[in-house]
Amino acid sequence: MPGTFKYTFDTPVFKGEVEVPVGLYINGKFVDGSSGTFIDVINPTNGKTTTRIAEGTPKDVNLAVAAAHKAFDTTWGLHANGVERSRLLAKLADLMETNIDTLSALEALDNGKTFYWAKRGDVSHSINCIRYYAGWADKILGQTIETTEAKLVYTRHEPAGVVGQIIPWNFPLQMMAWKIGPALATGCAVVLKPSEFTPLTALYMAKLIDEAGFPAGSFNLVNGYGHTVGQTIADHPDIEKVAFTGSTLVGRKIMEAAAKSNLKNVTLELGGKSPSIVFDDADIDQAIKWAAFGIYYNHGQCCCAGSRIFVQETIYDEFLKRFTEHTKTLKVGDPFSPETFQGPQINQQQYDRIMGFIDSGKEQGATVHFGGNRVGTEGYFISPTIFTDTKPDMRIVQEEIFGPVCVVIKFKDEADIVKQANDTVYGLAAAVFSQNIQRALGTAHKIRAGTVWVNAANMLYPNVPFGGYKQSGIGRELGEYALANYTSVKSVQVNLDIKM
Ligand SMILES: NC(=O)c1ccc[n+]([C@@H]2O[C@H](COP(=O)([O-])OP(=O)(O)OC[C@H]3O[C@@H](n4cnc5c(N)ncnc54)[C@H](O)[C@@H]3O)[C@@H](O)[C@H]2O)c1
Repeated sequence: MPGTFKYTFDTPVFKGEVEVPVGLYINGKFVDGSSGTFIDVINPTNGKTTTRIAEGTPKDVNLAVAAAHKAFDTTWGLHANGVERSRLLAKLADLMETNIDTLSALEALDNGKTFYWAKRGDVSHSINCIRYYAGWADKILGQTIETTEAKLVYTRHEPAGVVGQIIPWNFPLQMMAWKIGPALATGCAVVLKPSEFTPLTALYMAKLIDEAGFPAGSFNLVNGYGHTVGQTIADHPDIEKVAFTGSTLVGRKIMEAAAKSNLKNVTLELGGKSPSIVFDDADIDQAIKWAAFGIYYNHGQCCCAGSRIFVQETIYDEFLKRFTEHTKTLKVGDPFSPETFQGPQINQQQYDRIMGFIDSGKEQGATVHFGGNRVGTEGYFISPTIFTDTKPDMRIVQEEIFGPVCVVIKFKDEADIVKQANDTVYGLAAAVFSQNIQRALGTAHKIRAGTVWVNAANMLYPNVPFGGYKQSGIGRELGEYALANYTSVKSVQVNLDIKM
């Protein structure tokens, strides 16, 4: 029997003991990994090992896929009706709500995000997401279609089958909820791989899924590294669909593996380089706060981070001055301190990557207007950072940094900003700030991105679709749109009186 990880939180915002299983969850049981090897889970505030979890291998993926198929063919899939799936998901949402502080504390410990935002953002949103898809489970409807001949034709939206789901470390619980919510609502059986950097909330969720009473094999979790467990999922001949959130680089590998194996269906949620656009008629106080939230929320580790801030030239100097003053007030530090806005970056690799981008900005001639330095002496803390004097082809303007680093750039008018904003291979999100509705919406419609916020940033809702244009991804998650990722449409044609 695999062990558990026990941790006592004694923080200003949460006190209590938490116990998390550290094995794999296959066929309704927590089990050891077949290799007997482990992965260290590192605390990003100090670089020390928090605990270690069982490392899954391709063999464990095969076991999980077999268990998922068995469930799909006997107790889940077409064998569990929508009312039952809805009841189980609603129960899971209730269990998550009962454990909201525990999940928030684990998320903060594992990822370094603040307890405050973990609870208000990640965990609350995840509960709402699971509850939202509980509502859909008994409303998966087909159509009846009239034809030219006397037939009864109808469609059935059947569960896609066994699905593989691979998720990143920046929003560990939310990404899990976005994936398993629609998959379990439609009756798919799941094999999920959390990020090797942040497995703790997914493991705790496996415990809650077990407690909710989902049939054995309907949900399976295999911890592990991307190039082993992740790649085996993408390559697997018996997985019907793979849903991936992560970097564009790995997204390409997933698609290639899907094409080379069994042509499995693919959904990709990838990177971004989203613009925040501030027109001269914006409510400037609000635009400053939202644009800062757009880039610095979750330490800049958001796929939709507003990392390119474009300001109309007539208000550029005033905006920059006040945006910088606001940036200085954002406290970087302990995720469990109530005053903290920004915790550490996830790991040494990301820390080095971000500092590398800051160096490249300097080398290519941009000005570090604020920040650009490490905060403290241990862990992976980086100051919120503002670059000015950039050129369109600089790496810090074109590439996803995935840290608290923005570029503030001037624009002239509507035509200029549409051109500059769309000058990117990505197209995940954008924010437009203006009090002139024609100007705001006119611009919003011309931006090539899956989400455009008007006078806001980084707001997501379970019933609103999310996903990318261009190299930011394929398909949509959340909302009714996500159901299409997990259903196969079958048309049934009944001959009423056509004679051969
Ligand atoms: N569009 C979105 O909705 C969204 C949301 C969150 C994060 N992201 C993106 O995710 C990235 C950051 O996350 P990350 O560093 O964890 O990304 P990553 O691509 O390195 O890893 C994501 C997941 O894929 C796995 N993986 C790695 N190599 C693999 C392979 N060869 N085959 C299969 N799986 C593999 C990892 O283990 C992890 O679980 C950023 O680029 C960010 O923009 C996108």
